[in-house]
Amino acid sequence: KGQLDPHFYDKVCPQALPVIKSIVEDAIKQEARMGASLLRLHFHDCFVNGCDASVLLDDTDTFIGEKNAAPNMNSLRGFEVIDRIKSALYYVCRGNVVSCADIVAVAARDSVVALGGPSYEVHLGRRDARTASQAAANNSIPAPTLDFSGLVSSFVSHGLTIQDLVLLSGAHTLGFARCTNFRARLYNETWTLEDSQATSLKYICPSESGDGDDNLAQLDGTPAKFDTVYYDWLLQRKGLLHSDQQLYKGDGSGSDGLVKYYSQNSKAFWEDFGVAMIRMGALSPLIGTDGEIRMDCRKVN
Ligand code: HEM
Ligand SMILES: [Ca+2]
Repeated sequence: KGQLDPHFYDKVCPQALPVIKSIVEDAIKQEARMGASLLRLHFHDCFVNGCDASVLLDDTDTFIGEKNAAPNMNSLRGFEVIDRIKSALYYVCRGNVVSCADIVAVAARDSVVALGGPSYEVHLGRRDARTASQAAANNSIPAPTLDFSGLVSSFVSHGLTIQDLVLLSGAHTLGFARCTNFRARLYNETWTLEDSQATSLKYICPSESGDGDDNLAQLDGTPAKFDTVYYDWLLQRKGLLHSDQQLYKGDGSGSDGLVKYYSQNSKAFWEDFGVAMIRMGALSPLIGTDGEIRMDCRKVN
């Protein structure tokens, strides 16, 4: 059984990484949020049967894929950017060399860097799944309604730790969430939500279900900048999702200490976030001769 390797494409396609980087930078220049969306795409891939680009597969006659699973439908973004990278690499590498799963992993890292976050070496050599399962996506991606213990169970079931949970949730320093994902927190657990944050969120997200369901709110104060404001917000009880605020309850329990630590120590967050991303990126990858290198990231060969 082989292993992922940061230098996997050094010989077979030395231009692969710079090309991915430049297309990601372009996309983020068009729309900063795309960086957030690409980062999330990698998470939703890795948590469902490992980082195998299963998330990119369209539904077919033989399987229903992940795109319309509850956590993904009307929510996941960035598929066109991945397609653009795939075509560019076919040309640049003179053939079908770079897997869709590796493209997603590198695009996530390049997004973090483009928005001011830390760089880290992406380990490569993942291969692409030949199938996908909507049920697996529904079962494997943690819901924003989970309590601390549910979040921990989800991460532990993937071989990750409480520290990984706190670090990787730090990705919510980027991007947005829809009203439908924070309405219950906003109206039913007001005592855990800071007053001015609650007031402004109520303009964005009406109490009636169906009303403004897709309206967007920022996950932290600086959604286009990778920083520690997400953790600051948790300390101020401004966490947008129920699952966010569960990481800091203010009574010293759970991961309160870690949230405080990273909010005050951006250098540690920078270093540890990269390590956690490499750990998430190594979740049961297909390697060697398993799976395939997909020609079209949306379809099995
Ligand atoms: C800990 C459990 C997690 C839960 C419950 C969770 C849940 C969510 C939800 C509900 C949204 C908003 C989706 C929408 O409203 O359409 C969201 C957005 C986002 N999530 Fe997570 N998430 C978690 C962990 C992560 C991790 C580990 C990452 C990446 C490493 C991540 C990256 C993001 C990003 C960047 C966005 C914003 C996407 C955009 O603006 O397009 N999340 N998350
Ligand atoms: Ca997957």
